[in-house]
Amino acid sequence: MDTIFALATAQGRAGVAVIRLSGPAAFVAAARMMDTVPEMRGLRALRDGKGALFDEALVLRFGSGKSFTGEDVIELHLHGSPAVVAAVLRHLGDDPALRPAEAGEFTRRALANGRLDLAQVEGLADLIDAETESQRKQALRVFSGALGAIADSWRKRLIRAAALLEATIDFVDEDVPVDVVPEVRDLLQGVRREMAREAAGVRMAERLRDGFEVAIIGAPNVGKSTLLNRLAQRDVAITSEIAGTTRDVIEVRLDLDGLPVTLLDTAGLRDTDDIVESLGVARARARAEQADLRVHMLLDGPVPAHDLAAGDIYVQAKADIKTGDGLAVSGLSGAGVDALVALIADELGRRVASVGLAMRERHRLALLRAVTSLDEAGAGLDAGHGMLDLIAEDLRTSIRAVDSLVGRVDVEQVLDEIFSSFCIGK
Ligand SMILES: Nc1nc2c(c(=O)[nH]1)N(C=O)[C@@H](CNc1ccc(C(=O)N[C@@H](CCC(=O)O)C(=O)O)cc1)CN2
Ligand SMILES: Nc1nc2c(ncn2[C@@H]2O[C@H](COP(=O)(O)OP(=O)(O)OP(=O)(O)O)[C@@H](O)[C@H]2O)c(=O)[nH]1
Ligand SMILES: [Mg+2]
Repeated sequence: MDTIFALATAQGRAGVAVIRLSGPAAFVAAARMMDTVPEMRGLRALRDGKGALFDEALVLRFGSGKSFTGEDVIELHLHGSPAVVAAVLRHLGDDPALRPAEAGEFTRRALANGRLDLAQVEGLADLIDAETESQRKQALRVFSGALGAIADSWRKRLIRAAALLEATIDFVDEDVPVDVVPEVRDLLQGVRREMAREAAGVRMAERLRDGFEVAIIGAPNVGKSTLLNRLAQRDVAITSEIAGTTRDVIEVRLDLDGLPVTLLDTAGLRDTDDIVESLGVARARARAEQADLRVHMLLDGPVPAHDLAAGDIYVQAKADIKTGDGLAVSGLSGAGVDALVALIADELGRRVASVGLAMRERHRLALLRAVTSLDEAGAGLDAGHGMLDLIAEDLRTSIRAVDSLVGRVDVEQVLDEIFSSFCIGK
């Protein structure tokens, strides 16, 4: 096994920077920089082969089986100077016993050594990417092993169902001691219901991970860009009294009450002979249609009731100079903006509530495979043809799909995809 090293903290100037080494040669490689194998924790002078000082570092040693990776690990907590980090990394790179880590390689070793299961690895990736509270909380649930726990429960119940059937098979042509079918049916239905609920939550879980899109749309000049700037609390979009100012879709990422939101400002919707503007209008319509929510800004005329199920919110624009019914908003004065934010956060929060523990398309596909096999097993039970061995085989197929959720089977093929999104040093 190679011994790998990488900067574990972000690039650039910082208070402290951590370089991590993991693998069988970690201790001796560290010892070469400080003359002795380091103790568990100590402040040490790090030197090159000629005795020139790199830095005074806090050095931590973790024995194998007692580290993040499950291997021997050394952490060098350096002064966070780009020059110090570069000098130490160059020195480590010159050590033939070491090589730089690939993206996600530390975590990959943690997985290989059973320190984490596959779902936890995905949760860890989401945790590192989390930018808002809702993302952090959700990622932490998965990282803590909650998906593995529910998969365990499904596996146990399906194994029990299969065992009941197998026991019956052994009694073929004899008196079956009890009719196991009702219990098997109960087990399958319960598991199926939970799996289907998890699978149904994946679409929303992906929105929670990647961010919700909220599009501001309406006629030219109603104040869309002014509202965007107010919500972003900075001057992102050009505003002017000329109708048709915004052409491209302008995106701003926001933390809206802990929810990740990409706000879209769009070209004012109208028929126009201006070719560039009409291209902008087409883009506006297309992006708004795809968005999770649309804030329709209306200047004159009736303001319809919100249709939250369809994702449509309607507001009276320029509420400082215009009156109308419905939610009155002014990007210029700020009136009604808090109420609009609350409405958006409320609706998105309601949607997030449907998110379970399955977070990815990979999970959804595994769950669908598992559910399909359960349905086949259920159909076999309904048919009552007594081909219990076929039904038991369906259950085993379902169990294999459950196992693939946490990486007990089919690991290799998903690993590269998962780890390619990790940063070096994780
Ligand atoms: N400095 C540092 N902080 C970090 C990490 C790290 O690798 N280094 N982590 C990286 O993601 C997270 C913590 N993950 C870790 C998980 C297990 C062990 C570990 O060595 N566990 C031993 C007990 C060690 C002890 O108590 O002294 C064990 O489980 O036996 C260390 C870090 C967050 N903070
Ligand atoms: N009184 C008042 N004026 C506003 C308000 N919002 C925007 N305006 C003014 O209305 C004009 C148009 O504002 P924009 O934000 O550029 O409008 P828009 O909807 O983005 O326009 P297009 O990009 O052309 O579609 C500017 O002169 C703004 O200062 C508002 O709430 N009240
Ligand atoms: Mg605009």
